[in-house]
Amino acid sequence: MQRLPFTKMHGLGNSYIYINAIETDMTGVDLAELAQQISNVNTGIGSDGLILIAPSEIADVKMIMYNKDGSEGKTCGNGLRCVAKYSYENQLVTSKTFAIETKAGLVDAEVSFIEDQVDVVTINMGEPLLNRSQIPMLGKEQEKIVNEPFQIGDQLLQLTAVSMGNPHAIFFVEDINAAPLYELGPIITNDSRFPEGVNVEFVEIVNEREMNFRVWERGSGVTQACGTGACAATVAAILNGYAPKNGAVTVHLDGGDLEIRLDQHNQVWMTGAAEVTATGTYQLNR
Ligand SMILES: N[C@@H](CCC[C@H](N)C(=O)O)C(=O)O
Repeated sequence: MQRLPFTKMHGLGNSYIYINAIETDMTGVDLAELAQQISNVNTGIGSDGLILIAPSEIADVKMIMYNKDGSEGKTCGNGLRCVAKYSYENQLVTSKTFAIETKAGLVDAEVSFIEDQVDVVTINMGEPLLNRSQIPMLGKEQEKIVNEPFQIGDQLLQLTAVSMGNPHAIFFVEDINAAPLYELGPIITNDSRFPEGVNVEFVEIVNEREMNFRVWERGSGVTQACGTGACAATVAAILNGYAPKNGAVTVHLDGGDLEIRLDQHNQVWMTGAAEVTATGTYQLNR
C-alpha cells in the first residue's frame, strides 16, 4: 500500500490536492484515476482535482493538473498561485520571481509577503488567444468570437470565447444570481461546437472596473473560482467595450476577488490569494 504525502490548497475556494512529485516517486501511478479517487468527498479527500508539482527542464517547476473527472487540464490560474506559494515556502525555489511550466506554456510567478508568509501571488498568464481555431471552436479558423449569437436548445445567448491556454465561453448577463449556471453549464461544456469541451462563465458587469462571475468548469462542474476564467472574462469585457484596455479590473468570484490586468504588451496579469488547508498522507488504492 503506497502512502502519498499531500497538501490541500485553495485559491478562493477552488481546491486541489497538491503532490510534490519532485520528492515523491509517482512512477506507475495512474494520475487520471488518482484525480477521481482523491477528489471524491466521501471516499477520497474532496477537491476540484489533483495537481502535481514536478521537476522541469525548462522552468523552475512544472505544474501537472487534472480535473475532478480525471481529464487533464492544460493550465489552471488558481492552481498556479498555489504552486507558486508551495514552491517558495517549501524551498523548491529561492527567488521571489520564478517560472512555472504548464502544458499551455511557461508563466512567470511573483510571490509577495506579509512578514515571512506568502500573502498574494501574481502570475503573468500570457497572451489571450482569440481565433476560433485557437479556442478551439468549430467554424471559420481566423475569426474572433465576440458577442456572437449562440443557440442552445430554445435559448439564444451571445457568446464571447477566449483561450488562456484553456478554452472559455463567456456569456454576459444582467443579473449573476439569475444566470442559468446549473441549467446550461453542463450542456454547453460538452457542446460539439467545442471539440475539446469548454469552461462556461456567466459574467455581470458592475461597472467598468468590476464584474461578478460564476463558472461551470470543464471536468469539475461548479467551482468557487476559476483563475483562467477570470482572465478570460476580463479580456471578453474589453473586447465588448465593457472594460477599458488599461488598468486593473476586480473580478468578484464566489470564493473571493481576483485582480486582473491586461498590459500594453497584451499580457494578462492575475493577482490573488493562495492558502493551505491541510497536509497529510493519502492511502493509494490500486
Ligand atoms: N480552476 C482552474 C481551471 C482548471 C482547468 C479547467 N477546468 C480546464 O479543464 O480547462 C483555474 O483556476 O483556472
